[in-house]
Amino acid sequence: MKLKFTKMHGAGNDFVVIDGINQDIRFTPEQWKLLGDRRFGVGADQILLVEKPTAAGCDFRYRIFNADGGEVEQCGNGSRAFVKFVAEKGLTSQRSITVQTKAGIIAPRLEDDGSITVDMGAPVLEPARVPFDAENLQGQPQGGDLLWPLMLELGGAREEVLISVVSMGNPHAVQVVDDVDTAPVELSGPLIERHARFPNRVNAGFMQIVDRHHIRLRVFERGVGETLACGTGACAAAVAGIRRGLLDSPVQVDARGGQLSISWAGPGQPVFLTGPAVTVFEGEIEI
Ligand SMILES: N[C@H](CCC[C@H](N)C(=O)O)C(=O)O
Repeated sequence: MKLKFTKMHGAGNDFVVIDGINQDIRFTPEQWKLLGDRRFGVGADQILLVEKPTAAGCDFRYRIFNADGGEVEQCGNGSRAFVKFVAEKGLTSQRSITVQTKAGIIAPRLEDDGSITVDMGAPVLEPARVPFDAENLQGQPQGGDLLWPLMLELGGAREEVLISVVSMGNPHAVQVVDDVDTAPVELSGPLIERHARFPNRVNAGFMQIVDRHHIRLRVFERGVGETLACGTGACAAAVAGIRRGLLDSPVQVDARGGQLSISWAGPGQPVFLTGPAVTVFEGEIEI
């Protein structure tokens, strides 16, 4: 089929966005992977599919596919691109929409200054629901959070890292580092992503505390690798830092591709993600 798509990004986390309402989209994982391929396809971190909702009370359904072709539960930067896309395509006249995702309902809102704020829902903090297998591990209390020791095999040597585990609908393992520029993201990111204690794999966050309202963050994303920004990763890092008593809401998150802002009033409360969304170009591809 000749597929129409829009290339977008949110703080450098890039997407192929597809109108699945006016196009009949039934792709295999291999086709999703091809769309994300930076040499043989269009190239993106994730592919976002816009559909009619199947849940009552929602305006749209939002499906997310990583560059490896796997469908996932949530994408924070993608939710901002989503609301900009449906507005630009005339699929809605609303500036605030409710969107059905695999992880539940989110509510992105187009602000007057062009930025977008998304109610990402409440974080899930129980390890078993992240999911993280904490069996036979002794969590180390740090403020209101538990830090879990994760053993990594780094080039024959065994190294223990201390992580917080948070789900924003998708799983995150967040650690504090002294300097994100020298953090071993390329080396330990893949080891954490596929660690046996994460049955669904995990996004690995590396957070540098600048001050109580400001962090720098790099994320090795599940199914992609390091991205220039990760919206749910920024949510998870801010939640972990606030729970540990290291941060106070709101938190400015400096990612390599741009700035995000997170606010969270505490357990059981929704996390709000604010940031940019940019339309880069429109395209067509035979797939
Ligand atoms: N790689 C993530 C999905 C995209 C998350 C990220 N791009 C965001 O903005 O939240 C996962 O497998 O859970």
